[in-house]
Amino acid sequence: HSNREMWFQDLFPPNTCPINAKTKTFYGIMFDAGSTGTRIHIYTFVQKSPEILPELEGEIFESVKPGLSAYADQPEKGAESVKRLLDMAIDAVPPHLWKKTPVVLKATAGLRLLSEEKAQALLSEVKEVFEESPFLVPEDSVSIMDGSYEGILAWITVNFLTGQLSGQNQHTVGTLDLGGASTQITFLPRFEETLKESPTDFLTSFEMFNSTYKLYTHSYLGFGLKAARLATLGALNTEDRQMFRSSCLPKQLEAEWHFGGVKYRYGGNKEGETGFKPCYLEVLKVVKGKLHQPDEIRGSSFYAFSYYYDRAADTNLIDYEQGGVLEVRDFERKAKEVCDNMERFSSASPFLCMDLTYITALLKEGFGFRDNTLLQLTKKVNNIETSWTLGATFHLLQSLGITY
Ligand SMILES: O=c1ccn([C@@H]2O[C@H](COP(=O)(O)OP(=O)(O)O)[C@@H](O)[C@H]2O)c(=O)[nH]1
Ligand SMILES: [Ca+2]
Repeated sequence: HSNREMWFQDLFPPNTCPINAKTKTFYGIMFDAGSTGTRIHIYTFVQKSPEILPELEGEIFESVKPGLSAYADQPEKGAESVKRLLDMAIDAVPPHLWKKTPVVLKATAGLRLLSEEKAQALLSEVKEVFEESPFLVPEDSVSIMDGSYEGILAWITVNFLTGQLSGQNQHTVGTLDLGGASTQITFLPRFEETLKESPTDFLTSFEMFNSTYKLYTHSYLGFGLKAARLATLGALNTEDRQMFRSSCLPKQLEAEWHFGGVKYRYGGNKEGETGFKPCYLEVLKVVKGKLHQPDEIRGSSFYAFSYYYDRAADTNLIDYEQGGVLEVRDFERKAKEVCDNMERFSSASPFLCMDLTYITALLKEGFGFRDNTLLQLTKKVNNIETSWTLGATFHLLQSLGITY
């Protein structure tokens, strides 16, 4: 429907268009360069009159794998993957609006983990692709995003989409994002204690829609699901390229895995133990005592997405399309079921047991959630992806003076 207004404009001269003569449509393009994939979000906004805030009308979303960091040694190829996605925007945005439509790419943990030099090479190749496009390229349009923004912007997205940032009764919800290489937790503290007891760099003030929010947020680099696999295997931060074995993997398994441009060999405990118990002990070493545990979250409910959603959907804990509400203990129950019956789940990913066990340990021992803490698993609200990219687009439009 991006062409709807155009269609009228062709039939009627600008000021005589019968429906919403002053309706203005505009676009914002935000790239999410994640550790496991690159995604484009093309947002459409409609301003019905100059006095009121524009409305978010829709989103076009597409993604490619692998992520930019997999092209650490071939930055031009990485930029090509971005270009293919950007070509979609050429089709989606009407030509007369190209010059007014900003395009921005923000990279997350995958690029944070690369050397400065390799990351910069990728970013500058992408910048070139943007410069060659017909879109508006703001200053600083291609960058690595600060981890605290990643959490804040996702929190803005979820609370905007659920209607918590407008009107009087704002009951904001906390958000949990589990990426490939990092994980974020963000919420609006209600207790003075939380403000007092949190490390200062976990608290950030953020202005949006004429309100200031003082949020608790932190991004744990290396605690994303795939980074946690490597940590569990003992393969993180080592030059060693031996075979890494784990009780969380099927006994007979021996395989290879590429992550962040590095090849790893891994396998099961051929002779030793496998199953939930030994696996949980292995995974515990990765999370125990490594994360800050704010008291006030223990009983409150959170929105959870990304790999929390994917693994819950993979194991039928939730419906893949609808999402659903779970308790923390549901992940533990499913982890036991999968880890103690690995043969039965062998057609799924060999990492399913390890992933579910890690999610369980991260929630319970990492963040300190209770067994009965409620998690609202959500991929989309009103057909818009629950991703930090929408919050980032609001922020972008605000800074460009386009709106908000
Ligand atoms: O628009 C998006 C972007 C990512 N993801 C999920 O995020 C996880 C991957 O994380 P990512 O590659 O972004 O890693 P990060 O850089 O955040 O660590 C996977 O579960 C994806 O399904 C998603 O559901 N929607
Ligand atoms: Ca992400």
